Amino acid sequence: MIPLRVTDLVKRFGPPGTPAAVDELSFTIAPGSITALLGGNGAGKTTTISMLLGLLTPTSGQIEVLGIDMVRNRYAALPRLNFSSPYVELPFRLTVRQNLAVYGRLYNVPRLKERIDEVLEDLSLTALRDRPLGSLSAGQKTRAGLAKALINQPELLLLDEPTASLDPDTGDWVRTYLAQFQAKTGATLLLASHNMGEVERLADRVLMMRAGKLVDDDTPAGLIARYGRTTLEEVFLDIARAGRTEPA
Ligand SMILES: Nc1ncnc2c1ncn2[C@@H]1O[C@H](COP(=O)(O)OP(=O)(O)OP(=O)(O)O)[C@@H](O)[C@H]1O
Repeated sequence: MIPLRVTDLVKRFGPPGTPAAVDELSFTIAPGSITALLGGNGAGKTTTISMLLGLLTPTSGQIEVLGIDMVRNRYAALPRLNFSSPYVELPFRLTVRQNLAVYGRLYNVPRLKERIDEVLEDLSLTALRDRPLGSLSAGQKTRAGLAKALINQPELLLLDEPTASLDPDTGDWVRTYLAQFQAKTGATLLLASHNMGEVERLADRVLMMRAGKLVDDDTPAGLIARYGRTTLEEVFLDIARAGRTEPA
């Protein structure tokens, strides 16, 4: 089953005629792949992910998640996906364990107590389980956010900037964890990132966006070879600058 298929997706925040934040976007993601959604500030990554999660209604176009029409029937798809973003705060007065219990109930997770213990252990959070979320460091909060994202064992995991604001060591821990999680479960991952090293290491495919449109689509190595560069960062700059008129 195709985990994600996007067809002619458009999101326009202003009236008809204003530029679209996401403009005729189409792509399909293979099962068990790790795909990176890249683009400069304002390219449309977060708007795209918000539509994939059913948080924003598309102006037009189709989104199929695990074979389910996300626009018409998102409640059938939501239990099988999850997401994490450093920009979405979890309730900060609740402890780590209480947070996982709330989200676990929302997702109707079976054997919830055991599942919570499992993700706490997996993400090295057991010692922090009774601490209010608001008292955790940025790195610990990121791990708690990932625990929330994994509570329902999602088949499709969407990640917005999974290592933003983390020190290199914690960032590396999260990347290693995500790669192992994918290998162990066979889940499909889509991540938006500004960290090109992270994308080179984790992703087997890159979707490059600019001004709401898909402007390139290849493996990291394929992009580097095609642009005659040595790193993905250089390719990113080539693509971003090709369309630049002013900073977004
Ligand atoms: N709620 C909104 N109302 C109006 N315009 C919006 C809204 N959300 C996003 N936009 C606009 O849509 C465009 C795409 O924004 P989006 O946040 O999707 O980009 P992004 O690629 O995630 O950028 P960044 O890397 O800076 O997070 C931008 O021009 C932004 O100003």
